Amino acid sequence: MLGLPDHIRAYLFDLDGVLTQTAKVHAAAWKAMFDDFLREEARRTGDDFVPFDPVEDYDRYVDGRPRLDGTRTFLASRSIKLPEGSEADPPGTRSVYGLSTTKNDLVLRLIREQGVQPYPGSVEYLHRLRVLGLPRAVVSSSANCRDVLKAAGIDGLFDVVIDGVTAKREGLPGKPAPDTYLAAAKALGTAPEHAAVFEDALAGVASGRAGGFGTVVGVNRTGQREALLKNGADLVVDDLSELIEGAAQ
Ligand SMILES: O=P(O)(O)OC[C@H]1O[C@@H](O)[C@H](O)[C@@H](O)[C@@H]1O
Repeated sequence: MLGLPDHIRAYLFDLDGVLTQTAKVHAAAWKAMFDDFLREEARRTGDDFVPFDPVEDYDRYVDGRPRLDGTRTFLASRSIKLPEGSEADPPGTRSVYGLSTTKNDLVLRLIREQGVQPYPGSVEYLHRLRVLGLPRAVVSSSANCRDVLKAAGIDGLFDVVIDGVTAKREGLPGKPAPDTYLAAAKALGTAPEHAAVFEDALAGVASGRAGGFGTVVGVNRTGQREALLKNGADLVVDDLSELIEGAAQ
């Protein structure tokens, strides 16, 4: 249905970069936070300052993963060990929680200042699914998911939302593990092989593949078609409008 094989009966969407233009907001916030931190580390250790690459580092270590995992995975890529700290750590604390809180404060500020724009092709696709009575879920690692859906004006379009808050409450491992997508399929009463996953992140398509989903649609917003296919996408589109055009033929 709608550009996908007939056995697909449920539609599971990542949020940032698939439905809303917020992947770039996250990438900018990660870069600002890590560059401050890395500059300070270089001063402390006398090593060279090597900035966070908002494309390479973001795609490989951060994109799609829950916030704390993103911080941990990037630090590990630079062989930097920090204390975990705790939720009470104020922004600026030299700990995994402290850096993550700094990054979240930046994201929230950028979202407040710039608002949230949905991708028109995604909104159109969602409306068509709704008209056809096909079940839809959002599956996001973000703890800010519900606020972002609301700010984008698309919060009423889903039967189920599994986000960073749900995952924490229910102890679900984050992407690239398949658990959050599996929870969404279950909540919609659909077997994974009859559900499609829509993802722009490498960790996200990997979770679609790991969960045995019927189709994993890679959404290529940043020129990473090959990497999406390699990590788990069955097909790749630049925008969801391509699936609507395909369906109309
Ligand atoms: O920090 P949040 O809003 O809980 O989001 C966690 C992650 O959510 C993902 O959707 C984004 O791709 C990541 O960049 C982001 O870090």
